[in-house]
Amino acid sequence: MTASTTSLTYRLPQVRNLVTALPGPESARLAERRRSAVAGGVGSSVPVYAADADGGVIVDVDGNSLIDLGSGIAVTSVGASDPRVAEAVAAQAQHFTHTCFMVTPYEGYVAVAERLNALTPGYHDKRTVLFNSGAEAVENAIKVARLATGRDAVVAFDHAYHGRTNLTMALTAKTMPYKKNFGPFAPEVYRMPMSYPYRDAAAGLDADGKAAAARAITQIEKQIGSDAVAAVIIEPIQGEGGFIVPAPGFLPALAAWAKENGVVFIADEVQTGFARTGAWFACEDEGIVPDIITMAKGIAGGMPLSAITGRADLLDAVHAGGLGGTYGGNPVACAAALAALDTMEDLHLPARARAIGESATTRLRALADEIGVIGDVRGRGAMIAIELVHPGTSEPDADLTKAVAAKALAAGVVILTCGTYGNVIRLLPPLVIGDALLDDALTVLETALREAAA
Ligand SMILES: Cc1ncc(COP(=O)(O)O)c(CNCCCC(=O)O)c1O
Repeated sequence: MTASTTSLTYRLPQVRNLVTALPGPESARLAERRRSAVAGGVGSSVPVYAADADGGVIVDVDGNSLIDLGSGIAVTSVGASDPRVAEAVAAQAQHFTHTCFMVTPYEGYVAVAERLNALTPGYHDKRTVLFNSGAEAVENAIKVARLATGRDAVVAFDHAYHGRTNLTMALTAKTMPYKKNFGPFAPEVYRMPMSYPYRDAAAGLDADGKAAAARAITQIEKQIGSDAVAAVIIEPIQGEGGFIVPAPGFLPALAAWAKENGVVFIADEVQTGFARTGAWFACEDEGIVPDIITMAKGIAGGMPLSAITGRADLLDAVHAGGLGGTYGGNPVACAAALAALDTMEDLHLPARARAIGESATTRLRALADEIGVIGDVRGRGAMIAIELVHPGTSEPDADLTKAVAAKALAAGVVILTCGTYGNVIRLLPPLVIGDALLDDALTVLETALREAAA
């Protein structure tokens, strides 16, 4: 454990404590109201309604205190009510909540851009643009790449996830639930084979990173032509697709090829960014310096903010007014981001993420030796995955995965799943979670895995 969490204080008791069955009566009443108010297409993986949250816990409307291993999908790394963030939000809102940076600009936006230019990989001249969602950041990164190169084609990868807008759906691999019946999708998007070491090995493919990159590059050159490619976009660790960590060498080989061929290398760090993987950005692990990096989720302590930061020559190639949007870089979200970044720095959260990861993977790998349903334990920092399979095979077991998450929830631990095959348990705890609470949550997870596998 890093010293930082021993000095952490919390507003809510950091305990797992169930006082009703889940969902409790108040959540049930809210679910009833929701049915006649909210479109059925919006899903929720947990049937309880939040009333409060702090550190590593979510308290629901019936008073149940649950351990949060999801961070609202990798967002609340500093917790869902970090006092510094809450104070910054309140202070900003008392002055102005919005003027539109494209109309009357304000310092907060510039200050966030300066922080991101300094924090992101590479010491080159950079520029930043702020938006609201990860998909919006991805859309604009592609816009910049196409304008700056004069090329149309964009390369994405198997198992990729980049968002739910039309272009980002085209970039996203999995059809259900993200794409089915929402087409037609944007043209000039091409999908290439990913480095997925666990499944590559199971399929008898060379799981070596350089070999996997060579497979993808050959396919790009034969099917598209390198001179037609505006950008390659990739998540350094794929998130929704299953927390897929490409084999060492894969990303550097792709980045080198992109550089040699005038292709913009876009690292989509919406889920991996801001200390989540044990470094400020996942690209750092293999020394990748992306031409453009997309960011969101952990950036602002839960407030909606996203960003693209990239080479100044690329971003400044865009004509005045070519980038923007009404709410992009909202001042309250910018104030939250500056506070959240201060908290991440002061609490040394990249180091904390590494400590969380070491603790979790050690325990889960030991369990994998004990029960035959764990095909792979992988990830980096506090972005950990358990891929569940039928014993003695690499056949995905999505039903078992659902059962484990349900058992964990029934015991008071919120766990998310993911994966192209729906067979990945993913751990994304708040980076401010204390060791005792994390230990309790892992014990619940281990019990759920043993019971479900029995
Ligand atoms: C790498 C990567 N790029 C882009 C995005 C999109 O970010 P938005 O803020 O959800 O638009 C994500 C969002 N991932 C969670 C999506 C959850 C869901 O919608 O079911 C991501 O992980």
